[in-house]
Amino acid sequence: MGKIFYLMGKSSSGKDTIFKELKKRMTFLHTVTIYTTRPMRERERDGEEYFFVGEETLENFQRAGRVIELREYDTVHGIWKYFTADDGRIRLNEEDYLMIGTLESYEKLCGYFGQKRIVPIYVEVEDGERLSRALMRERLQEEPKYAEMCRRFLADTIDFSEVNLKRFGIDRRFQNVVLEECIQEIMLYIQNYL
Ligand SMILES: Nc1ncnc2c1ncn2[C@@H]1O[C@H](COP(=O)(O)OP(=O)(O)OP(=O)(O)O)[C@@H](O)[C@H]1O
Repeated sequence: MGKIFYLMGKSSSGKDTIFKELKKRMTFLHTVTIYTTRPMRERERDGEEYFFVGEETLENFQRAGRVIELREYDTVHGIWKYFTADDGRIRLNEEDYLMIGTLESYEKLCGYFGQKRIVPIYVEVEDGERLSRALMRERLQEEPKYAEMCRRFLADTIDFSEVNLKRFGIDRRFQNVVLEECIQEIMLYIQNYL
């Protein structure tokens, strides 16, 4: 029976960096491409970043009860939806997966596949250090969005509150102080499951 190793953490905790490294190093872990109804951008390729679909595809998945989790964003271009679908590509009986997401989507996955199949990997960084990494990252952007950075920092405090972490049974934490050490620790943890 396969597992889904589900990476989570507050903004700038290093999830994305760790996800990319784990993908490179643990090539037996499969990933899941999620769907979006937003239009494809230049240089994007269908099935790479996302599967780009229309509302009717989403509705078909919904009718079949195959939408695992769905988020909607009210943008200046209209409502864009992002969702994970049980489209036949997730073969948990045969394979193990690595995914990245929010606490909310983790809960949805547990509801759909059963909690035993989903292994949370919660990455943590001391708040001051995390804010400093966020600021450094933002400064490198062509158009830094500091207000949005602050909004996310504050929103995460609520989303990943101790109460919520406890509610979802997340007790194991991986401190991302020295990146390589953190990656090694997570790899060992995953290997022990397999
Ligand atoms: N151990 C580390 N030490 C120093 N910098 C780090 C470390 N881990 C990651 N970083 C840097 O911190 C920044 C945030 O990392 P990353 O983008 O992976 O975080 P994230 O959790 O995916 O953030 P978000 O959810 O906001 O996209 C990046 O600039 C990354 O290079």
